Amino acid sequence: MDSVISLASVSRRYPRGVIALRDASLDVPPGQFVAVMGATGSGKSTLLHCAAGLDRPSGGRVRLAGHDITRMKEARRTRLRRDHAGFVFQAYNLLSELTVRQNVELPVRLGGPRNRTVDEVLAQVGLAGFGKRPVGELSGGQRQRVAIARALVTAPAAVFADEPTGALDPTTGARILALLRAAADRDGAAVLMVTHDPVAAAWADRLVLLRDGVVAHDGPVPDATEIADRLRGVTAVSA
Ligand SMILES: Nc1ncnc2c1ncn2[C@@H]1O[C@H](COP(=O)(O)OP(=O)(O)OP(=O)(O)O)[C@@H](O)[C@H]1O
Repeated sequence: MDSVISLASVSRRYPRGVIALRDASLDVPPGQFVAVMGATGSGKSTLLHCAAGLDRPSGGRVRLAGHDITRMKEARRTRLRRDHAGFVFQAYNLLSELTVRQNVELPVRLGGPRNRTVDEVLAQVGLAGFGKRPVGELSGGQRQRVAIARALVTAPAAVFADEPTGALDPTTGARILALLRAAADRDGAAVLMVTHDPVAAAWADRLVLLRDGVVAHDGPVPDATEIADRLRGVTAVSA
């Protein structure tokens, strides 16, 4: 089956000569959960932003859900993201004065496809009955589950997560990772997650390690201890 997320020789240069990503290639098929790790500044967020169409590469080609978004105009890219991508970021990006239901419905109100009902996705993340609660009253873990429900309401082909468990305790974090795992296994989404945490990465199928903007490793996920060892390897070389 065709990849949902596809980067071919992607590079990203910032002004003043910083090369955040060099010749990075990555193809993620439906139902695969990929963890991206690497030292601070190694290019993880840049890779995720380029893959999701939030940033434009300086070179190479990016496809999302079968569409070449490399040079697509911003308005079309926005529509494509809305229709095919879900986002779960560390800072939740929820509107705290709105209710849980209003937050989850947001992508649909902005014109995204109503592929699943709000009740269905709230039940999936364990928040059935929370619809009327203002998001501002919820705990961090509950907010992140609202963010996941919002990401899944359009049944996106791709889910992008940037440090989704960074602000959570291990037990709450595990619950979030199980939901991302289910998005791949149950819903068939391609999931791309940036994390610093080897325990979080161990939930994925595949591990990509970045070193100075280069893909230094791409393979099946070993256990958390071996991930930590490999990470020390790439971090030590770049330090
Ligand atoms: N808007 C920007 N302008 C200039 N340089 C940038 C910009 N964004 C990122 N960079 C640089 O690009 C490199 C990669 O940054 P990126 O945020 O992708 O790394 P990261 O691995 O996600 O880091 P972290 O783990 O700290 O979030 C860094 O050297 C960073 O300073």
